Amino acid sequence: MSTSLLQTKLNELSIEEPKVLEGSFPEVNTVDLMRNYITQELSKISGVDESLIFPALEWTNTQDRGDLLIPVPRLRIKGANPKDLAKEWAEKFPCGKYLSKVEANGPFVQFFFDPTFLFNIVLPDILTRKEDYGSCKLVDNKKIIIEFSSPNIAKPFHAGHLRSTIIGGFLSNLYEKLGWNVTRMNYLGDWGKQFGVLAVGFEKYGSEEELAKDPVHHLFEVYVKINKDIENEGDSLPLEESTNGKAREYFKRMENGDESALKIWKKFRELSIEKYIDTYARLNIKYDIYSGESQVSQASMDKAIEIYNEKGLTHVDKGATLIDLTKFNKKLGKVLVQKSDGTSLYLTRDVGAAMDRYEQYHFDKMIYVIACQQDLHTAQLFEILKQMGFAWAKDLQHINFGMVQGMSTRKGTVVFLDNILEETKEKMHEVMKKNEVKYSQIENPEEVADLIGISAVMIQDMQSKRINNYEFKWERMLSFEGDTGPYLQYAHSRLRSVERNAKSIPPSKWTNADFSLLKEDCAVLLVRLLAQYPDVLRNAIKTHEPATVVTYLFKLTHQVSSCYDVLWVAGQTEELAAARLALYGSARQVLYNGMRLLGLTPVDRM
Ligand SMILES: NC(=[NH2+])NCCC[C@H](N)C(=O)O
Repeated sequence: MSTSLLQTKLNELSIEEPKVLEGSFPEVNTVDLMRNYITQELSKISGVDESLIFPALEWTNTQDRGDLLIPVPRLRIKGANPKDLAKEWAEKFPCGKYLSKVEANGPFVQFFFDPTFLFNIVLPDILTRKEDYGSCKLVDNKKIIIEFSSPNIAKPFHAGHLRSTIIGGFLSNLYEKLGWNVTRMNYLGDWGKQFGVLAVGFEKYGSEEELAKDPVHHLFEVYVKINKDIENEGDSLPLEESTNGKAREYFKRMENGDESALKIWKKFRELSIEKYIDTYARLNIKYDIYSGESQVSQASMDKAIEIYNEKGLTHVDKGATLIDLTKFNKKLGKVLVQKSDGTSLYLTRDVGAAMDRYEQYHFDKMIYVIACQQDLHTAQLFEILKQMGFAWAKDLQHINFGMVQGMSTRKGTVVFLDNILEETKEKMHEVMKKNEVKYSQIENPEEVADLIGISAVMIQDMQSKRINNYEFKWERMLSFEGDTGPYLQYAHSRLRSVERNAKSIPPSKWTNADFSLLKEDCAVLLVRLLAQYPDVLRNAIKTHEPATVVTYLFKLTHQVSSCYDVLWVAGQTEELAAARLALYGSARQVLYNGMRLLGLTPVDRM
């Protein structure tokens, strides 16, 4: 709702709008509107400054404690007993049309939003803004780079890459929704000695045809075979004749920019990217940039060495160049920044890459979504950039996550995201077939199985705090009951079916329904949850936890399901049916928005 729309709506209801406080977005967030109202009125009663009250308003853990509360001690009023103050203020507080109840509970004052107000403001807001509900322009003209997934060409796509993909995809959507200009970046592992190995392997085992058909798998096959050869050779051959020696030679030519050596590598890279694009699309992810270790400019890496020397950061030990980071932080240790043969390293390339990116994008913030196994690497990288004197080093953030145990497919190895997604789809399809009646009604079972399977994998991943490890459990994950991805999909498709069954009352009639007909407790609890959604996103961008959104969606779907027994649509008067449809339709929209934000494709039937 634009400001004017909100004002019109408030005028219609003869309600005065409270002053808009800094950091609040009442036109797109009803909870903010409430914060402004409560702050203004509480300031009048208590004499406490608005700037202290506004940030002290907290969410409640459970709805029986109201929608917002204020712990009186947070206002630091000298000499007064918080419990007495809470009681006094609660008694005096003017509820107006905004609130239904203000209660003291020990040192807390608990505020309950007025249901009529919520029905009249929140439902039309959701129904008119639709997919936009929840979004907010928190920042103006700010750029963020989010680097995520970043698999290695010719090597397996492991669980760490999967988690990075899922979490990074979510964070990108979230930042975008909250007004940031987001650049999604994939930093491929596409450089290093192993590409010499791969090139030599391709001469021996490669097939152009296979490469064109399925580059990701074929390169992996070649890589496995040639590595077997290396293992079998051991030290039996003189270096020049050995596979290892040839590979090293090859990679040296690549590093020196030899066109003929680079040609085949380029092809590996390009074909792999083509394939990645399709696979990521299944997860609703589209990258703005496929960068990679190979793309780091030599100029930046040279420049980095120059700065190290200038700042006296390095020392040389047995021909290798090191930085002793313990001077700045004991835990960071000493790191190698240049090998004796002068070839670049993973860390050096990361330093150069960050410099290149700043140069090119002038980002306001950059996030790296990488497994916690690389906590040390990332901390070293950030410290080095800071010591080099880059002011933007403070704008870098590592979003990490724990491990996944037991993720393997039927064939054993996970080669690429495709394998995981294919296997999930097959398993989901089997689960669906067990319910013959329902299964026969689905027009496109394969597609539905794919989407629900993907939801299963993604929700399992985003359900608890990022840092927790979890075990990949097929049965649990694919279940339609309990808090799973399929359950969310089921909840969405059921809401769709409520809409389908009431075709005679189209959405155009919902917005202007008579909301005074919504009286039941379950309806009130539901609209209170719907009002929270914009705040949930704002909280999530602070925690960078997808679980913040997932937990909310489960609360929401549970509340919807407890409405079904009470709030019938079929067989009701048109007025009542329209009001209830507005409520269900709004819940459906918010569920849809939340699922999309997480990266899922909500299904209409299943
Ligand atoms: N800027 C970075 N280092 N990003 C993470 C890259 C992950 C790396 N390709 C790996 O698979 O381990």
